[in-house]
Amino acid sequence: MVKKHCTAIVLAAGQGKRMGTKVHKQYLLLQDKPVLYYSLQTFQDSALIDEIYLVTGQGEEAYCEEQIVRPYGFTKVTHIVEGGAERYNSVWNALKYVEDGYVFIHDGARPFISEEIIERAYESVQSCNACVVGMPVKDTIKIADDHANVAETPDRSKVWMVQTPQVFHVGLVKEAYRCLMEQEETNVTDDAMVVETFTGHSVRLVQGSYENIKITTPEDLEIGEVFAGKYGK
Ligand SMILES: Nc1ccn([C@@H]2O[C@H](COP(=O)(O)OP(=O)(O)OP(=O)(O)O)[C@@H](O)[C@H]2O)c(=O)n1
Ligand SMILES: C[C@](O)(CO)[C@H](O)COP(=O)(O)O
Repeated sequence: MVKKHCTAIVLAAGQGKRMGTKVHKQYLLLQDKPVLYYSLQTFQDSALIDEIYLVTGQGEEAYCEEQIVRPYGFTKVTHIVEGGAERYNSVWNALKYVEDGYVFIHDGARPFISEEIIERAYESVQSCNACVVGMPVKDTIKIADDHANVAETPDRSKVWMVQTPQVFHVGLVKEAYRCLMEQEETNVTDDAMVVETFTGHSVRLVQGSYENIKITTPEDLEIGEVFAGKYGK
């Protein structure tokens, strides 16, 4: 099968409110390298990825170019795009420029993706056009009512924690995002939800890894410091 063009959109325009540090969490250091460095390096090294769109906070484009993209030699970063108020705004600000092939939408706050994850997602998207990386939950899950009483205990074997990259045929995900951008309000929290909601297209789950954590709250930095020794170069 002929290889299709693959674009990675790496999102780094968040405020890191739950982390609460002055420096946005994507620029904090793990083993002396910025959180954002790790996923960019993996996409840079992957033979499947042709180009990278990096989405940064307003006014952070030059910082990213000068402190991250150039010094680490991320030659696949072809566009640095300004993000928006919410994650989905940031996605759209880059996605609208992507023309064809497959797009890997990834949180820059998830440093520990691997080539194997990229390969599994690429393998899957070729047959289903929409897939998300995730892992089965390890804990028992409870659905709560409005008073923090247990309303339901779902069958754990069917519950996954969803990660990124979330990988789509460009035409499909752009159609979904165009519909989303016409809405006045939305509660979407990931790209799969946009595709599910606005196209009805099914989304396949692909095995990620338990190391593919999102750096969200301060204790994640301690875990990240340990994993960082195994990733990056
Ligand atoms: N407007 C936004 C919001 C988030 N993101 C990115 O999307 C990913 C989602 O992770 P999350 O933990 O939600 O990041 P933040 O929005 O920065 O965190 P918080 O919700 O705690 O403020 C991150 O890589 C973040 O930089 C983005 O590009 N643009
Ligand atoms: C896309 C995501 O990382 C999948 O787990 C997650 O939904 C992002 O959500 P957040 O609210 O921005 O943390």
